[in-house]
Amino acid sequence: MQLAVSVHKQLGAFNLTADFTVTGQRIGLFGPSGSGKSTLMYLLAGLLKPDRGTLRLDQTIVFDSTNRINLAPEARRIGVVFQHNHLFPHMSVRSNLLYGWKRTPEHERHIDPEAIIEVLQLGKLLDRGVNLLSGGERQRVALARTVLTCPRLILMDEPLTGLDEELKFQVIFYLNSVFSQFKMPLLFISHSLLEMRLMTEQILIVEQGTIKQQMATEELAQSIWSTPGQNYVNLLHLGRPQPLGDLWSYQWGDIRLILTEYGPNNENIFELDAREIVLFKHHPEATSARNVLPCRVRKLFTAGNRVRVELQCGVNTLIVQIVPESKRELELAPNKEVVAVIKASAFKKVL
Ligand SMILES: Nc1ncnc2c1ncn2[C@@H]1O[C@H](COP(=O)(O)OP(=O)(O)OP(=O)(O)O)[C@@H](O)[C@H]1O
Repeated sequence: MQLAVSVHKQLGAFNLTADFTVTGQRIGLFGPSGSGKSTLMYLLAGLLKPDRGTLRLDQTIVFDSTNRINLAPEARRIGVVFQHNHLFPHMSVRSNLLYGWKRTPEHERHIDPEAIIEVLQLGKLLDRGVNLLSGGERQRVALARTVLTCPRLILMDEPLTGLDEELKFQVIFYLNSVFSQFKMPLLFISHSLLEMRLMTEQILIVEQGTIKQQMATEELAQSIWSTPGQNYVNLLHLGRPQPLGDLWSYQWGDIRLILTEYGPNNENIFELDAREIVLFKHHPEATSARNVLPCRVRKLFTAGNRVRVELQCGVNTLIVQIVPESKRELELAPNKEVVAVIKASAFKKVL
């Protein structure tokens, strides 16, 4: 998907001037409250009209003030999922799902309702009234309803806010299944860096009504580390585990990791706080920690009283955070071999 935006919009004292072109499947809009993220989304969806400029989605010009083009929201084929979705309260889940699908021109209907019902596990809910659904179920229905309109782009404005932590990750799991299975481009707004890392590949940073920067999501996660109070968290994608006594053994690239936690999926995502990894000069003779990984230092960064060490462990990258005294004692430098030691309980399952 390619989105080319060059628009201006004034709302009271607030001015939005967005000028960017982005190409990719999973894009995030990240920025402080009031910076203009939702405004930009409304302009794209056709729910708000720019004062001037152009908006292009792939080959389609959806807005061009000079040439008086302003496609109606339904003609843009851009789906929107909000934080609070307005499902039709008097209709069942099934009728809500099929509402948009029936109104989508037949030649555009490339998604089978049965397939999305299966991916989002909505089968058991189909005959239920939408008022009898939990928050997470409502979000899944709202997402399925939008996906069934077969849009060329889905906009999601903080769709997970208001859900408790467990539900939030459950919905992210479903979202990931939907977006990888149906290959639908996504523009995702959130205040949470973790949500961004789980949902997007690239990020547009919005500040005071302008797009300040465009970067890979992982690059943002790594750069934010130098901000006091922010710590880097490694996200490890691990496959289905094998039992190992009371523990679980996972393949991580060309390395095996031993964890206390079980991940039931074919792909599980675990968090590993960069501060929880201990570095040794040599392989320790004996240790209670279950993971002892030979690694090589790739890069070192110092910020105040913290040192971030980027390690190459087999084919994987691991970020470790230590204090400057440890860096000196270990005589850390690029290319130096080092041993990373991690307890089996240090990994926390996210998805
Ligand atoms: N109709 C309006 N009239 C005047 N000002 C408005 C209007 N709508 C939005 N604004 C202002 O525009 C600015 C940007 O709002 P917007 O909702 O786009 O920000 P946001 O980045 O999405 O914020 P949040 O993360 O809190 O949702 C805010 O200062 C807001 O108060």
